[in-house]
Amino acid sequence: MALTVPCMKPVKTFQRQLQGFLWKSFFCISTVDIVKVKPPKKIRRKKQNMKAFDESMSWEDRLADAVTPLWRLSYDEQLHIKQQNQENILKQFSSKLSHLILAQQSPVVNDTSGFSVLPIMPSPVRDCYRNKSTFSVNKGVDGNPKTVGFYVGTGRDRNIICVNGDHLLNMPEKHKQVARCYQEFIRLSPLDSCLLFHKGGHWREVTVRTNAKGHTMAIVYFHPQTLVPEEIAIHKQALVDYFTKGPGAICELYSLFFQETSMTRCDHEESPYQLLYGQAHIHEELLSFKFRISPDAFFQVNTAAAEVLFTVAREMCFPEGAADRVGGTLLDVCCGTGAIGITLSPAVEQVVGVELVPQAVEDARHNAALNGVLNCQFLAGKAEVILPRIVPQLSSSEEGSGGGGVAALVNPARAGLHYRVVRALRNQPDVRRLVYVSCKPDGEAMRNFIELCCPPDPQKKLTGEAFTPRVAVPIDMFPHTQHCELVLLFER
Ligand SMILES: C[S@@+](CC[C@H](N)C(=O)[O-])C[C@H]1O[C@@H](n2cnc3c(N)ncnc32)[C@H](O)[C@@H]1O
Repeated sequence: MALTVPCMKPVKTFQRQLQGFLWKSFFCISTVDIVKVKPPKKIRRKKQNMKAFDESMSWEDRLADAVTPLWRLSYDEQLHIKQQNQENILKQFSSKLSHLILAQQSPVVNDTSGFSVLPIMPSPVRDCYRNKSTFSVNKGVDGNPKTVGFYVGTGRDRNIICVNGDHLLNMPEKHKQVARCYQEFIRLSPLDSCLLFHKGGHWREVTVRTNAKGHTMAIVYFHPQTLVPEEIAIHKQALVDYFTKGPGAICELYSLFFQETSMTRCDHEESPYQLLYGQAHIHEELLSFKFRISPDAFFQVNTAAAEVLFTVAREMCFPEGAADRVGGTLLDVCCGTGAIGITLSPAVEQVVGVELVPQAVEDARHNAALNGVLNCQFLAGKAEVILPRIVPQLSSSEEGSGGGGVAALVNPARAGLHYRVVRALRNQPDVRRLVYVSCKPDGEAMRNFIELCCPPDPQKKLTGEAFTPRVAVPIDMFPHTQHCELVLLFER
């Protein structure tokens, strides 16, 4: 199969293209071996020239190499590298699985010899695509401990330098502007920045979220140390004044949140996101659906590429014809604000979403109502607790399922799915199709792929029929970085 990189196409054209690909791969070339492609000489040379840490380089270039390591390459070259990386990862998966099947001398013959890896889908937007950025606070190149930016070096090597990200290609100007203003504000503040929690200081990271309309949400993280609420209130007011009446007013913030926390990261329940100014949410539009986003909720970081991702996911969940209603149940595992489940809801009888972060679940429920979608329910909690309880009760014949079977779409964080989630899905015979969306398929997700496809193992209570990988589509969600999303279809 030719692995040419397609050029950027509008979503509709892409849909037709993908449908063609998927039909071909299901019915004509479903056992094509993964093709190993050698990058052109030019790319190999450039890769060798990219040094990890070079004293002669400017701090800006060092940061760009750390955060956006492919920035020196053309976009076609970037796509080529990512395609190759994904193919190598899938080759490892294929080979691990084949070894396991051979080692266990499994009588079950599972066709894992190869499956189609389709050409990577480019991001419709290449630069300034991030809708969310988190800027750290630490010592800058000049030693100023109130520098807002991104890290060069590591804590382990004790050589962290914070460099501002004004030149980074993936960052929109609005994010950079808020970071610059926040730096000015903390430099004016009598409070210290917090570099190491146990050494004191208060001002920590700032997260900036924007939507297509240009609405901007800033979330400032603050270590309270030993300050009492009345003291903290003075600094919160100074922050509001700076961003509403002071020099920071140029950012035109739509909302300003503040979280007091002595933990690296904590959710709204552990320490509330305090709305200091403006609106409590921003809204984003995706495939003609509207989504409310809370400060604590996950949303795909590149909205235009998320449309591509969700379109591919839809085609994979319902290859019979995504435009038609196919009935049945769609499980949206790790659903965030419900974005995938809601966009796919017209095709099914019901969507059941499961999500850990309570604010995201509230958003998901609100978003279903906002879009007049009545067939989605969203459950709050750990998927590993909820799914073993609900999945055995779902079946094609269940009342309300519409007889269309059960499809699962899983999109976990980097930690992958808990073993109990995989076991619940695998041991429910009515789950015939599973679409796995991963931003790190070479990590924990690989363990999940193996657990889904290995021969039945009564010791591990994996008794259900094994899944077979059918087709994989890489989608470039993060231009200029090494990362991309991988959508993998498993069937049985
Ligand atoms: C990569 S995001 C995907 C979100 C969503 N599918 C989307 O496209 O917007 C992963 C989500 O998994 C959630 N999550 C992490 N661990 C979880 C767990 N144990 N159970 C359920 N959800 C979890 C995170 O809060 C996050 O919202």
